[in-house]
Amino acid sequence: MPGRHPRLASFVHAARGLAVLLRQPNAWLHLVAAAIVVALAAYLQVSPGEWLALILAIALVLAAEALNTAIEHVVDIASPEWSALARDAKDVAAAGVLICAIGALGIGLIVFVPRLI
Ligand SMILES: Nc1ncnc2c1ncn2[C@@H]1O[C@H](COP(=O)(O)OP(=O)(O)OP(=O)(O)O)[C@@H](O)[C@H]1O
Repeated sequence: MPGRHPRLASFVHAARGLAVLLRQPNAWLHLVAAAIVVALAAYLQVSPGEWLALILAIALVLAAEALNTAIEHVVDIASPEWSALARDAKDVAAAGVLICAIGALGIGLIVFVPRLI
């Protein structure tokens, strides 16, 4: 970007990427889930270690969703026609989000279930 400091430009591009990500319905689903987790953790006054685990889980899922979205876009550019490799690339990227979401669910259960029963 001409006339702009390269470091600042990187942040501006990343912020635009965030806006693109927020156009994905799945990203909103993850954000709503994250907001519920943060509200519940604050209400239940979880420990600093538990906050650490919850924040890492939330960041991991959102980052996985961002990479999944980027891979979908790249695959659509590289292979607009049907291709077994394109299908595998998208499905494996989606599996990455699923793995992170299952891990986050496990963390949520470990932190919250003992407090709620
Ligand atoms: N070019 C392609 N060739 C073969 N299969 C494809 C191709 N594009 C998509 N698919 C298959 O269709 C599925 C859905 O693809 P699509 O591009 O609609 O992403 P999506 O899963 O709907 O993305 P999201 O729901 O996260 O926005 C993929 O997971 C893949 O299995």
